[in-house]
Amino acid sequence: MSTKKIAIIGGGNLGSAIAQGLLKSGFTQAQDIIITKRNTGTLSHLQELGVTIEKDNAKAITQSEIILVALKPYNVKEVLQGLKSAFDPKRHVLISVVTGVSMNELEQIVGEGMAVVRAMPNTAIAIQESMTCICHKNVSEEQVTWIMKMFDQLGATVSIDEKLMDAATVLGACGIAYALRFIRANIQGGIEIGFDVRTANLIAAQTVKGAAELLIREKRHPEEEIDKVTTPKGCTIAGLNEMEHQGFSSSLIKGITVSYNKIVKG
Ligand SMILES: NC(=O)C1=CN([C@@H]2O[C@H](COP(=O)(O)OP(=O)(O)OC[C@H]3O[C@@H](n4cnc5c(N)ncnc54)[C@H](O)[C@@H]3O)[C@@H](O)[C@H]2O)C=CC1
Ligand SMILES: O=C(O)[C@@H]1CCC=N1
Repeated sequence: MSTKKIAIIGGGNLGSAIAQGLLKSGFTQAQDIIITKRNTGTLSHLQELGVTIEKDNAKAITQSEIILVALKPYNVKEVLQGLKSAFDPKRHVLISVVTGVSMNELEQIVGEGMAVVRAMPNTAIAIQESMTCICHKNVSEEQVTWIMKMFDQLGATVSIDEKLMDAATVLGACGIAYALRFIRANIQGGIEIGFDVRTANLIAAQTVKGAAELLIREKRHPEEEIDKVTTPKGCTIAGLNEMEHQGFSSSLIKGITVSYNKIVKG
C-alpha cells in the first residue's frame, strides 16, 4: 500500500474513475486521496468513502506528493499556469492524463525540471481493468517504480515513447468506446434474432471478454482463434464475410485514423 498523498485535479469522468480504482485496489487509502472540481456536488460518492473533496487546487497540491491532472485539454494550461507557485519540483510528481499536451509543454507551465509523467489510461481504471500507456521526464528511478506499481494495480501498463502517446489515446482510451459500440451492435442484432435485452447484453459482453482473454492469456493472434470458429460452409464465415463486404474492418481502421487525426491536426 502507498503512503504518498495523491491530488487528483479535475474530478470528472476519468479523475473519479482513477480515484475509484485506487480505492478498490487498496493501493491508496481514502484519506490519502484529495480530488478537486469546481462544482463538487457530483463527487459525494467518493466523499462517502472517505476521499477529501476540495475546490481549492493549490491547497490540494501543497498537501500531496503526486499531482494527477485530469482536466480537459482546452483548460489545462490556463488552470496549471494559475497554480505554478503551488508546485515544488523537489517534492512533486505531475502525472497528466490530458490528451494531446506534451511533457515539454507541461514542464514549461509548472516549472523547469519538474518530474512529469504522461499516462493514458481508460475508464476501466475504475474497476482495475485499464490499459495504461506511460512515458516520463525528469523522474527518478524510485519515482518511476512507484508510478508503475500504482498503475499496475489499476490494470495493464506499458511504457511507450512520447511520440506514440496520441496513438495510445486512440487505441486504448477511445478504444473503450469503440468496443462498447461493437457490443451494442451485437445486442441490437441479438434482440432481432430473439433475445431479450438483458440476456443479449450478457451474451455479447461475456463473449467479447472471452475473445479478449484468449488473446491476453494465450498470447494468440485473432485470426488463429477465428480459424477455430469458422466451419467450412458454416454460419460464422458467412456472417463474417458479409460484415467485411459491408466494410466492417475498413470502417474501424478509418475511424481510428479519424480519431488520431483529430488529436494531431485538431
Ligand atoms: N474520459 C476518458 O475516457 C478519457 C479522458 N482522458 C483525458 O482526461 C481528461 C479528462 O477527461 P474527462 O474526465 O473525460 O473530462 P471531464 O470533463 O469529465 O473532467 C474534467 C473535470 O475537470 C473539472 N474542472 C474544470 N476546471 C477545473 C478547475 N479549475 N479545477 C478543478 N477541476 C476543474 C471539470 O469540472 C470536470 O469535472 C481530458 O484531458 C481527456 O482528454 C484520457 C483518457 C480517457
Ligand atoms: O474523446 C476524447 O477526447 C478523450 C480522449 C480519450 C478519451 N476521451
